[in-house]
Amino acid sequence: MKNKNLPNGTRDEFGSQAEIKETIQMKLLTLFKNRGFQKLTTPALEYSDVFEPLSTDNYRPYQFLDEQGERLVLRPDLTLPVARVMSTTGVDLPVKWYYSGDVFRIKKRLSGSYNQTTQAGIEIIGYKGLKADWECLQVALSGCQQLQLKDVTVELSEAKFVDTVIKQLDLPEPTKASLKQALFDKDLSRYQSLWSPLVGTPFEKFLSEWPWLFGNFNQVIRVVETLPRATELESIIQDLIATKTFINRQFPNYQVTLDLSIRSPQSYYTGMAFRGFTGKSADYLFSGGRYDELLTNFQKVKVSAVGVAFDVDALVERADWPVNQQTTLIYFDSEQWQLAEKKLKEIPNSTLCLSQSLAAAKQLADNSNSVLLDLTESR
Ligand SMILES: N[C@@H](Cc1c[nH]c[nH+]1)C(=O)O
Repeated sequence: MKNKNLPNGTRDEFGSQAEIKETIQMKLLTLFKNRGFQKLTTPALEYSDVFEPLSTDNYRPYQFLDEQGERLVLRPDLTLPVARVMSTTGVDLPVKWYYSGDVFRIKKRLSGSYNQTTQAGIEIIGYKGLKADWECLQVALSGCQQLQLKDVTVELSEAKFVDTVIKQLDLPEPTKASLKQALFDKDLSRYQSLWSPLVGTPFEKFLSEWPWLFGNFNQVIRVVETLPRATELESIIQDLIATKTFINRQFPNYQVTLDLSIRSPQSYYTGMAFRGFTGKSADYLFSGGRYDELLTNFQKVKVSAVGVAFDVDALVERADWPVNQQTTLIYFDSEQWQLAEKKLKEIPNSTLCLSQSLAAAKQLADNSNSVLLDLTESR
């Protein structure tokens, strides 16, 4: 074999890390199942059309051609396949799905992040109201609680907010588009020059602070409240405030922040979006949001939907669990297999020692810091 290296951004997983990952995944899947969600599995390979609504700003998909020359991709997202399933299978609505699997995203070289990562998530399809968004938050934060994560911050955002504000501004359409771009890119000098014609209007205070409109929830809302009243904006603010109150009531130990100056975490979100962080790390633990238009890409009827997915690898990194518990090695003669089997059941964290001699078993026990139980001794 010529090339024993792994492709860029991939890795092997083994030992305690792999075990922690399995435990975390199992805990999450049990949580989803116990709340009445149904399992959905989709293939890792899909036609690239399925992912058309996905913006490729941050990552690109792996692409192939099938034998008919159709473009295939390794799925870069697990929500879009759910939308495809909904449009092709005629499943009755409403429905609550759960899933876990790997997503493949070619990230920028030297970004230090992996291109194959594991997600576990839920999608709630067919409910319009805030209750479905809150169920996603409840599940996400219960998951964090079960994994004993402390210091969790939920960052709320709203996909419609930026367009709702920009729509109200008395600026030419091309300037509005450039203003939005400059805001997202945090290109401050360009941003300032683009909104300068509105100095002296009721929008001045808000526009002067918009690029910094993230962080403390109440402070951000106070700035938003300086904007001229508009019904659409009112309902966005009311929903955000109600959601913050919900999280504070259900999870008093977790923080809630608000970011109204970012690009929506996914191009297909149409409403509230939420991400969970812990400590100072910039990697999120979970990410989700409402996507009421996505299914119209696959079918004519509009269907309301909201979901959230954990980044299982990020959870593994944060998990502060004891590893390397001491194991017991059970050494036995092959005729003693039944007795060995009995001991294996009785002794927690034990494993059969398959060495052919006691000397080899002793060495293995020394090397692996295990206790040796020698069943041949009593014969
Ligand atoms: N698929 C989204 C997360 C999500 C699940 N449901 C809704 N959003 C992501 O990978 O960021």
